[in-house]
Amino acid sequence: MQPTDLLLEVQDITVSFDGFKAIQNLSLKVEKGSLRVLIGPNGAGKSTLLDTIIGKVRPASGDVRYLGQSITRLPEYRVANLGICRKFQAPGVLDGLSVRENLLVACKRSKGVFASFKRGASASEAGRVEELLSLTGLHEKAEMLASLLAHGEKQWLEIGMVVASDPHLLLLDEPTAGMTAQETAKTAELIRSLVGRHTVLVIDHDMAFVELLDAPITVLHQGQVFREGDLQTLRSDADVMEIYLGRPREEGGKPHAQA
Ligand SMILES: Nc1ncnc2c1ncn2[C@@H]1O[C@H](COP(=O)(O)OP(=O)(O)OP(=O)(O)O)[C@@H](O)[C@H]1O
Repeated sequence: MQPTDLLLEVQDITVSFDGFKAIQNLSLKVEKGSLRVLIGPNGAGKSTLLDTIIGKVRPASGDVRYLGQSITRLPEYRVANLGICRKFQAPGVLDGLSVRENLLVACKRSKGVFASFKRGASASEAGRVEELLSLTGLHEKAEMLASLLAHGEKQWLEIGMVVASDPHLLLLDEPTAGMTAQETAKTAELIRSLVGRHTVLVIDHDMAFVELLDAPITVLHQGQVFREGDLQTLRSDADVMEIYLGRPREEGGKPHAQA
């Protein structure tokens, strides 16, 4: 990877909570316009890593660099202003507004406080809302109240709202939690369509979803990078099977089951 291709570089960070090291000497490089998946057992440090990237948690040591600049000591709002955006598990849509209105609010918010006070949509905002409706596959539900959307649709709307701010780096924490298999497949498609224009880092436990994302995977364990590779390679790695699925190896080192 050329240094100019690098968007995010986590350099040797350690994060402690009252002496407990949730992350230990962790390093990670993420290329511009790429998709990366983070997996690992409960408590591996995945959420803490995202918290550290967005400036919510300060590492005891190490550095988080974005486009070559250290962002480790920046407050959360300054990190967000650089185009690093995190979507949490719970959807944050405004239930009393339609899908279209939610997307419009998100477009206005991204332009700052003054744009938010202007009623109605400018031509460019209306165009952007149309693009986001297409991206999220919610065109047919554009006038529906967000409260009436199915769980998966709400998640897509929220992804659309996050994308409205045109983030460079999008951090998604378990975007398919609670989704049906069909919704999960559509979410994978949506996320894949973001790659290139955006860089996306996804945490998820659902291996069917991870498979559909078809992207390089970083496995975290006990606050450290345990392995990096594609799903096929990781599935045939007995140590990954053991830590990730909590399954002991069979005699001869073969895992009991595939993820
Ligand atoms: N604010 C905190 N105070 C104390 N310990 C914390 C705090 N946040 C996280 N931890 C601990 O740090 C470790 C890593 O937690 P983290 O939530 O990052 O793991 P995770 O990989 O995201 O797990 P999960 O998949 O269950 O969400 C865990 O042992 C957790 O209990």
